[in-house]
Amino acid sequence: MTTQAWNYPEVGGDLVEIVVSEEQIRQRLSEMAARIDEDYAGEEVLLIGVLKGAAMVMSDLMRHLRSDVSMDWMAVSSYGKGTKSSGVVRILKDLDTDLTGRHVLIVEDIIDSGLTLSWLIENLRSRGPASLEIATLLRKPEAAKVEVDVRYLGFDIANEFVVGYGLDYAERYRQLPFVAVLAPHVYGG
Ligand SMILES: O=P(O)(O)OC[C@H]1O[C@H](OP(=O)(O)OP(=O)(O)O)[C@H](O)[C@@H]1O
Ligand code: HPA
Ligand SMILES: [Mg+2]
Repeated sequence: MTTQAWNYPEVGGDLVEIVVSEEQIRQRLSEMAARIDEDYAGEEVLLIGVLKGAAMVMSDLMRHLRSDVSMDWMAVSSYGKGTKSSGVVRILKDLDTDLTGRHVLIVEDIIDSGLTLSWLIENLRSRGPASLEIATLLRKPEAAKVEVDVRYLGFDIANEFVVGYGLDYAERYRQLPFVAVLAPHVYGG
């Protein structure tokens, strides 16, 4: 068995620095949840998580919510094993739920180029929801190739490849409880 070189909290090795801490994430998600509860008061909300990255955001955000929510998942992939979006979004798993007349809130970990979400918004809009909004923990404004209208935003971050709290590089690092910049030597950058 190999030893992991990224033994946190002493960030080093594969990780350059922590950009959003565990405590910052907790605090911000509870603020976002309070706003969601306010905005959807008296309504049923369908949360749609985008696998796999949004798994942690979904589970931590939804346990703060007091609204009447249900949950479904879609798996799409555009990054594969790299650090750049391929620009081609593929559905790997579709929803189990009919969106007609539903109040839908997409839950994402990150908006980077915006290509995944702009594609997803078009796709879901065509299914006839009563409303369609986005909640994302992270956004990289400098990386935007298309503008995406975000209703609930956690943090704007710099244009660096990050991992942790659901975000991966080649499927690794998702379990970190914080978001950190990945050292370029890991991906040959
Ligand atoms: O704004 P964009 O440039 O499109 O990037 C954002 C998307 O990329 C990542 O997913 P990925 O394709 O890596 O799949 P994963 O969630 O399974 O890691 C991330 O979770 C977002 O869904
Ligand atoms: O910075 C990132 N890290 C991991 N996955 C991602 N998908 C889009 N941007 C990123
Ligand atoms: Mg990924």
